Amino acid sequence: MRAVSILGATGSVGQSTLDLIRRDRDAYRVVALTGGANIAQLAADARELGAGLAVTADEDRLGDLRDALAGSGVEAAAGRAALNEAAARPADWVMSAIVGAAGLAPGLRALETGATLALANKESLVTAGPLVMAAARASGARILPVDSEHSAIFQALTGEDMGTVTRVIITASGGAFRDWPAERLARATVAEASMHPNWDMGQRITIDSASMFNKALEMIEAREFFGLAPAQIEVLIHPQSLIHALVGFNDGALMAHVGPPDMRHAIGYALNWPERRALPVAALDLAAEGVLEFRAPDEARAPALRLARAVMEEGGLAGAIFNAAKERALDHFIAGRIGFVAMAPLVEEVLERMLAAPEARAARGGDDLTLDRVAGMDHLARQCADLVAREITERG
Ligand SMILES: NC(=O)C1=CN([C@@H]2O[C@H](COP(=O)(O)OP(=O)(O)OC[C@H]3O[C@@H](n4cnc5c(N)ncnc54)[C@H](OP(=O)(O)O)[C@@H]3O)[C@@H](O)[C@H]2O)C=CC1
Ligand SMILES: CC(=O)[C@@H](O)[C@H](O)COP(=O)(O)O
Ligand SMILES: [Mn+2]
Repeated sequence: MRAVSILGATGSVGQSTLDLIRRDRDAYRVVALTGGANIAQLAADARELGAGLAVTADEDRLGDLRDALAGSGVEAAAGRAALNEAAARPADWVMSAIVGAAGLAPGLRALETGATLALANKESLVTAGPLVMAAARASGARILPVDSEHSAIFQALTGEDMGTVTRVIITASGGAFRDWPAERLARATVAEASMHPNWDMGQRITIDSASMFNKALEMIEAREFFGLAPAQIEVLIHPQSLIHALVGFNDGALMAHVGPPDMRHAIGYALNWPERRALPVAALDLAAEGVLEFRAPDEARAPALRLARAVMEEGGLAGAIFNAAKERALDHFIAGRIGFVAMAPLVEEVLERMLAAPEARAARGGDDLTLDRVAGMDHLARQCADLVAREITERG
């Protein structure tokens, strides 16, 4: 029986992970489940699966969680330290599916124990890639990518020599506004940005898909996970989201990973690795699909891609600044304080201001990244982003 923990269990990836675990219930012992505001879901899943521990990130909700778990035998806890403690409980396999930079510290704790980390939380590699990879090396833990494109690259690379890889192509659906004229984007609403054409995901990543910030994060994630040079990473618009990534080799071959837009494939691959087992995903009917389309991204409409390249060239703490500014820009958009097209200029302005700071420049190489330095820079970048958002609002 494998001992598993799911960080971010109440979210989209977390629920898909639990769906797979339920289908093979006797094969798993659930060590810990974590969530945030959704106490009813967290408690129901923890009861049903007999979890040892359930943790909410929100300390104010501990009473509700305790009430919901009364008599179940499931331990209840709350807050950041409790999340880290849950992640550090001995387990064979830990799903990292908290959204945002909040997922970094718990993921590192899990890696320190030597557990296999199934990594959906792309922000961990964007904010602190060298630190995360070093933590895995130090304990001998394995990281398995769960982001669909990175799972696709990982699968295409199986048995291949990295020295023969010339390029990696990450596909992008183009998001909710793929077919909108550029001039309409300034009036895009939160509700419109929250509709993904192909994937059913949490609201934040869905809006990031519309702004192409999701793809920007994924470029950095690919660089950190696979050790690629920035120039080897390409983005290709593919509206059907059936090819998730392609890997190019020195003999001209391109290996494409094709599959339905269902995260249970990538999650299940990481759960069963190194084996392949049957998964409850639909078989693709390519004849019925008929046509797979591809086109180059319009970089004028997607400044996030240019910013990602600048962040990769900069290295060090630039990823932490970029991610923090993006997270706050998204908060401000969702709250209606800034428009959709103001997010990228806000992030660019924060990068410019913060990269001029000596603390950011000092960590350029990435070798001396620590969790404290990343957290400190994240905090400053969020403050800077709030200031820039106020300036944007005042300008009107
Ligand atoms: N959804 C998808 O298909 C994919 C997602 N990813 C990545 O996986 C991660 C999760 O995405 P997704 O499942 O869509 O996100 P969701 O918003 O659906 O779920 C996020 C999870 O994190 C919890 N959470 C939110 N804020 C905090 C916090 N500050 N501290 C601790 N826990 C918190 C939520 O709790 P609660 O809901 O109870 O408040 C929930 O359990 C992201 O990094 C995303 O980029 C990558 C590829 C595909
Ligand atoms: C499922 C997954 O991995 C998402 O990151 C997805 O790729 C988002 O779609 P976009 O291609 O629209 O960003
Ligand atoms: Mn993805």
